[in-house]
Amino acid sequence: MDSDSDSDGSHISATPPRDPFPPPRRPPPPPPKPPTSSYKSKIKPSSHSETISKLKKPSPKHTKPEPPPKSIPQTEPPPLPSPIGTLPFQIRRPPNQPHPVSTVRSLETLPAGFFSTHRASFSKIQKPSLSFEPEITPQKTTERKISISDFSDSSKTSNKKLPNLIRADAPLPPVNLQKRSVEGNFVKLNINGYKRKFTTKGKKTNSYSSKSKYFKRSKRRVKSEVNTESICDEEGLVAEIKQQPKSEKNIKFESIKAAISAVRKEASDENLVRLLKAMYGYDSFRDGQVEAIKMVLAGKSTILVLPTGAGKSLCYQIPAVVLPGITLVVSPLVALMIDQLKQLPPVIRGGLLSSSQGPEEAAETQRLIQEGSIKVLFVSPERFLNADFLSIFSATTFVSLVVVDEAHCVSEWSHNFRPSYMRLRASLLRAELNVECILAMTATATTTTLHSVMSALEIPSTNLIQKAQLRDNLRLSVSLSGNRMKDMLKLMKSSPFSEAQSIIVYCKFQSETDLISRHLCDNNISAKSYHSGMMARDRSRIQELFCANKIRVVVATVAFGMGLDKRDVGAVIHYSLPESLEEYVQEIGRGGRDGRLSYCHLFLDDVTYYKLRSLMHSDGVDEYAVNKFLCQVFADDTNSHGKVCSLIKESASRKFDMKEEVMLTLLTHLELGETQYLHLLPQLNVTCTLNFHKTSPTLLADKDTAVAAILKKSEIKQGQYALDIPTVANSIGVAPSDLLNHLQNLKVKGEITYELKDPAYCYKIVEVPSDFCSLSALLTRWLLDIENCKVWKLDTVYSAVVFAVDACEKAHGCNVSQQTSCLQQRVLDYFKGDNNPDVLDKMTHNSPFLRADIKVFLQSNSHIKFTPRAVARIMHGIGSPAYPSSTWSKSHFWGRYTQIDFKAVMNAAKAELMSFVGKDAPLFA
Ligand SMILES: Nc1ncnc2c1ncn2[C@@H]1O[C@H](COP(=O)(O)OP(=O)(O)OP(=O)(O)O)[C@@H](O)[C@H]1O
Repeated sequence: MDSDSDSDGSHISATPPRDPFPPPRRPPPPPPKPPTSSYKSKIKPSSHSETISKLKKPSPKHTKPEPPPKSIPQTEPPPLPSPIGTLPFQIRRPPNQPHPVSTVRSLETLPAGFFSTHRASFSKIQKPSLSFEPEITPQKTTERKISISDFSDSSKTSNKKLPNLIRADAPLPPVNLQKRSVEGNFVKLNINGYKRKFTTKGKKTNSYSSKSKYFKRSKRRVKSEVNTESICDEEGLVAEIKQQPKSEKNIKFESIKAAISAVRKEASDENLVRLLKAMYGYDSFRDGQVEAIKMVLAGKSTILVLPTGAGKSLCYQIPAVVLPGITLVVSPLVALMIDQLKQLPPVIRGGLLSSSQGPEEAAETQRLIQEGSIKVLFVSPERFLNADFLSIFSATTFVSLVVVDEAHCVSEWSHNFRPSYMRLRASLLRAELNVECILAMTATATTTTLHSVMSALEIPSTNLIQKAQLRDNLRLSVSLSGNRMKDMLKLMKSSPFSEAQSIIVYCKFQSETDLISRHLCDNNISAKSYHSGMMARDRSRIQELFCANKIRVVVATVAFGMGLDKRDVGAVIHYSLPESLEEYVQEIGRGGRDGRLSYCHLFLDDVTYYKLRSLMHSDGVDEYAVNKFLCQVFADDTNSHGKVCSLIKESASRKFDMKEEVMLTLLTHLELGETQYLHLLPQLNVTCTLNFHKTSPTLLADKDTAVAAILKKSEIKQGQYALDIPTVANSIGVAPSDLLNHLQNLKVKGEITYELKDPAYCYKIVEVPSDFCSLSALLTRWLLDIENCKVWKLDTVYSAVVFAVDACEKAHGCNVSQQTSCLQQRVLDYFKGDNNPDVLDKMTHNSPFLRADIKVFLQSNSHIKFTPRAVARIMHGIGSPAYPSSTWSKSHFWGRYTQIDFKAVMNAAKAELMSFVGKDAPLFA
């Protein structure tokens, strides 16, 4: 999985919201409720030997479908989160470092609303528009000159070399040891050398010779990296200490080994500090680290909640060298895995397996695992679908520890839920890997999220190690802005931002990143954009240039930064409002990782809030659609147990008007919920077009069962055989992946050529639901809870920011540079789950024009069928698979009602559709 979760702004309407009425109060937070699902035992796909024999014995099956009844959706808010106590995270001010004081010099002037002491009310910035035409012109705002001297003094201190503020009693380690070798461990060569390394087919690659080849290459590339040698031991540890005499290297390796055996004998504080010093050169542990390491070494599953940059990685790296087996680290993004692999200390050999690798790369890594050369293995959660992967582990190649990095992704109540993370259940990990100890790590989890992660991973509440989720060296500030581009330029040209060595600017939409970076370049600030729409190669190039201080500013979407450990990021600017406080904390957490002050400024504007508010509804589904989806998943068939089926992503997504990610969420729930209805298989391209070359098809079919089945089950289109892989696989009782392997063999023999298309979710049916209606009601309610939770998270971050620009000044007399403590308190309260203040609801719930506009819209599109949700999405300017923005953004009504609550628009649309088509007529396609 190489997915990034930034969104492309192209589908968002430029139409400004209209008709903002004074914001009413909203009922307390939503309500996220912990999931009730539990993981059930799995069916393992057939082994390879079984497959070979099955390919010779066809056993076709055919059954008829039966459509289930339909029902009406119901909604109910999830319950409130319950609090868990947290320990404060101490960041000490170094001696001689002055407190930031408010006035030293006045440098720049800024427009009104920017650090203003007379802040305009939010709604005043946005003029209500009653026009039916989209307004694309930028909003106007009055400019007022004000001083931003508040920041200037502290900036002076920020450029000085300071001790590590994360823990003042832990001084910065010696530079040569602390600076991680980018090319440091063996597996790095897998990343950089994959292509060349695996071209020699069939030749068994020796890890050490590969390594020397790699170093030859890297020597050419990086001149400074000379004299690189390595020492390896029988346990898979490797010492590569660059630019040091051999004797020193031996001494270091020996001292690490001695420290490891001391910890194995007794995991005392003293022995652990000795190992820390030997491996990393650090003198002491930071808050929370030693507790976590001790818990893991004692075999206790643990959840570790430390702020960004607090040093969570070390908490699995040290156990990894002490424990006998492999440490498996599950990460949500390939880019993150690569970064983490690069950051492993030279003594640890790492490896990586992800769905974005080719089969040869994966096979080579698997071989290295089996020969015991890999100590820490990074995997994507999708790996757990792969029977080949699970079969690597045995009595000799065993897993000692599973680390779930970014563990909040396990919970649907987090800001970054990944359906594939649902697979990470303690019961599954135990069943498949025979592993007892799990370490879950996150920097951004609310109490509700923590509860659901702990329940999925079966971590007792006594094993929670939690420190406050914000570092004190981040200076937080926010301002309203009517012209963010102009205000940001002014900000960057004034102290302390003008002095920051490296800056990250976060935007919401890909299109914005290019626009802003160009604007900065035009103004002599070296900047590059970064988003998930770019080629992976370009992205890593930009990250490298940024880390090497060759680019000063990276203008990025959320895709940049997770795991980024550049120590001297002096400022993080939010050009757009983040979607949640978790996202905000994660992004500002890229700043000040060297412990120095880092300045984090957020620009608040109306338009972004409304766009994001609309986007929060882009994953929503209706019960009737879920019902239709279930009918297709179970092939309308009551007698299909054991049948392998597929769902072509693109066509199904359009048919049910559901995003692919939402379909995967539903399928995963059907596998891991209270009843196991299906077993997910790896995703495949399922439509195959095939040509025979050497032997005639009928002659080949006499010898080959698979070919016989292909002839039976395929259609001939333009001289080619067109077939559905799962259909043919079912007819001969093999797994689709085994049939594909067989086709590949025939291709190698020159018998056939074929092409595959249509990426699909594949699954084996375990049990057909007896009551489709109640199951679709349950699933819809669950998805609706998730949708509500997202809306609540956005409203919460919005409320916190509005509080900082407005209320905190009035209540506490804060000026801009003093916003830090107020904002920090809001964030900490949010994570702790207590004192959550009322969340502002800025949305309007009605408009005198809404029904009339919907009526005109329906009349002018009377040839097309709509659902209330589809109409509401168009009125909110959100594209969906069945109503894409490429078509619908041309509509006069696209994004006209972003200020009216989505549900209110849906209700109005429902009422209009009822009167438009008549009560008895069907509303939906
Ligand atoms: N005890 C320590 N003393 C000094 N530096 C440390 C210590 N532990 C970790 N570090 C350093 O802190 C930096 C951040 O560590 P790491 O990347 O593990 O943070 P993290 O908690 O995983 O952050 P994020 O959640 O943002 O990825 C690294 O450069 C690491 O070497």
